[in-house]
Amino acid sequence: MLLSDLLYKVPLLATAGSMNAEVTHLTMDSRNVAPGTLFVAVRGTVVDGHSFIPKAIAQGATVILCEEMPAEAPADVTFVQVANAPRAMGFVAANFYGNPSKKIKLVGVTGTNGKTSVATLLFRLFRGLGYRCGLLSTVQNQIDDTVLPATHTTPDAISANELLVKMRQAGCTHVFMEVSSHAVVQERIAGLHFAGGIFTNITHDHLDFHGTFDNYIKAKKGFFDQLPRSAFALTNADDKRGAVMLQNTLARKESYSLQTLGTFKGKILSDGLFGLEMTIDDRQVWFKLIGRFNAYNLLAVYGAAVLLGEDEEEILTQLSAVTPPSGRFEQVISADKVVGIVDYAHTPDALQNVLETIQNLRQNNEEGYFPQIITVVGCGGNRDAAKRPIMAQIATKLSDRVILTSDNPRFEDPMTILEQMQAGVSPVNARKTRTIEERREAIRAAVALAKPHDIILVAGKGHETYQDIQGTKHDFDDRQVLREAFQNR
Ligand SMILES: CC(=O)N[C@H]1[C@@H](OP(=O)(O)OP(=O)(O)OC[C@H]2O[C@@H](n3ccc(=O)[nH]c3=O)[C@H](O)[C@@H]2O)O[C@H](CO)[C@@H](O)[C@@H]1O[C@H](C)C(=O)N[C@@H](C)C(=O)N[C@H](CCC(=O)O)C(=O)O
Ligand SMILES: Nc1ncnc2c1ncn2[C@@H]1O[C@H](COP(=O)(O)OP(=O)(O)OP(=O)(O)O)[C@@H](O)[C@H]1O
Ligand SMILES: N[C@H](CCC[C@H](N)C(=O)O)C(=O)O
Ligand SMILES: [Mg+2]
Repeated sequence: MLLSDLLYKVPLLATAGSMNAEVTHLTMDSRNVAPGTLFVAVRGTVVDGHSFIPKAIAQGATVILCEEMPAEAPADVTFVQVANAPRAMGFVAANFYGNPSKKIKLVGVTGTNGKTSVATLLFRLFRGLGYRCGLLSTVQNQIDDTVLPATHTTPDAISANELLVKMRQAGCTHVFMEVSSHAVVQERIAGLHFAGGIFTNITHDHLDFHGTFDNYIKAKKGFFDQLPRSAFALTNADDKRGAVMLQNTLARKESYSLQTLGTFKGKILSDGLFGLEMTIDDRQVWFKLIGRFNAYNLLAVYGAAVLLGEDEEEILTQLSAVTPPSGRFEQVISADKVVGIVDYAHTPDALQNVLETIQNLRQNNEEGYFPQIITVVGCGGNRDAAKRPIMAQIATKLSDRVILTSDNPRFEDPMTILEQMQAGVSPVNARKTRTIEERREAIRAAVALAKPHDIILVAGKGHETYQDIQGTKHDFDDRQVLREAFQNR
């Protein structure tokens, strides 16, 4: 494709070299440069992509998109200077791939918790309604029936456009994607045309990356600020920041709620281990999902489907059959009826919600035994350290026994993370708390502590099938470890 066509709608600061250069490939990683490549120099959190420009040229890059022109530039390479290289890359990628997002209905979901849940429920609902669909999520990417691994919650702009083209080719009419706050700040969604945006909620997370809670809010809001007039912006009216998200959007403002007034209003009638009974728009429906937080997710999904033009009754009929994504309140039950729950709660709010849901669900069983809650939880390394003591405090406050353990220590010392968690445990709660660094041993210890009907919550990893230690991903699946521990009981 001609460089001049790729730069359509991209504000330029300066150029050097031919605008007729032919580009056959795009990348922001010098390690993937081949002859004919346009290399984008991105200033990262670890290194500055500008330092790889000579390497990219040596490997045959024909165009360099950068924020800073080099002192010396070879004549046969074109340099394009822009103010924001990742943002420009979003538009270049969209042009390169023929703007696939304009040819499908693309709906983005943002918020601290519930993105995967809402995007996956929408994907499953719309397939139930008879459409071919695409999904871009933390757990996996999916092109109708074809499952592809996901490395990020939100892919970079090049990968996203590439996937959208494949989705179009497979006949997909709707695509549901998670929009993480990292993706907004790093401009991974620049150049994408959204038909709608959904906000779930915002609570404490990722302060390591955003610095302050205000910056984190601004990042999420940035998604709605970018929505076109033709899109809908659907927010959670019960969230303190729900209205703020839509303050400056051009999109049509809509909301959902359980407590306050919203366009789409729901009410929980009952909430048990087998699901939720709710009224939505005065229709009474059973859903297979558990917990009050999922009532919000279901309302968001219902509202979005209505805004996409689907029939209310049809939506609810299909939605009542939809199952939650992998690793979200997933139950593994032992032969002697210990209830294991594997859940991806990795933020204070999610952990609190899941534990409160479990507290509400437990009741005296037939023998009059009141089940105990045993929680196994850890916090990820090289991620927000401020949430560590808070999560330990929540776990110990809302459980009868707690085992603190590792969850993807990455490049940090696991015991340092655990000490930071322990700092949140009060002296009274310390008596019911143990620390077992090795996650497999921690789960086994929880199983050994449990009596029939007790509930073991294994939180933080959900669908993940690895433990990331020093950059190596070791096989590890909470569900499998729990199942094995139950078998050896
Ligand atoms: C903190 C963060 O978001 N990092 C992302 C970022 O990496 P970075 O800023 O560290 O990049 P860098 O290593 O400094 O490199 C800068 C540039 O030089 C390039 N480079 C680097 C080396 C080289 O030899 N040649 C070269 O060209 C890199 O390709 C890059 O373009 O840009 C990379 C390329 O797109 C991402 O893969 C990487 O995600 C890392 C792996 C990551 O863990 N990200 C997490 C935090 C993340 O994004 N999570 C959110 C979900 C969060 C949530 O809501 O829960 C997500 O959307 O997945
Ligand atoms: N609407 C919600 N409000 C609060 N907590 C929720 C909600 N939905 C899900 N959760 C909790 O958060 C956990 C993560 O849910 P989910 O994977 O849907 O969130 P996410 O936003 O995609 O997370 P990530 O940022 O890692 O991509 C769930 O396992 C559950 O414990
Ligand atoms: N999207 C989140 C996932 C956290 C999952 C948890 N298991 C961890 O590794 O901290 C993140 O990248 O921060
Ligand atoms: Mg997710």
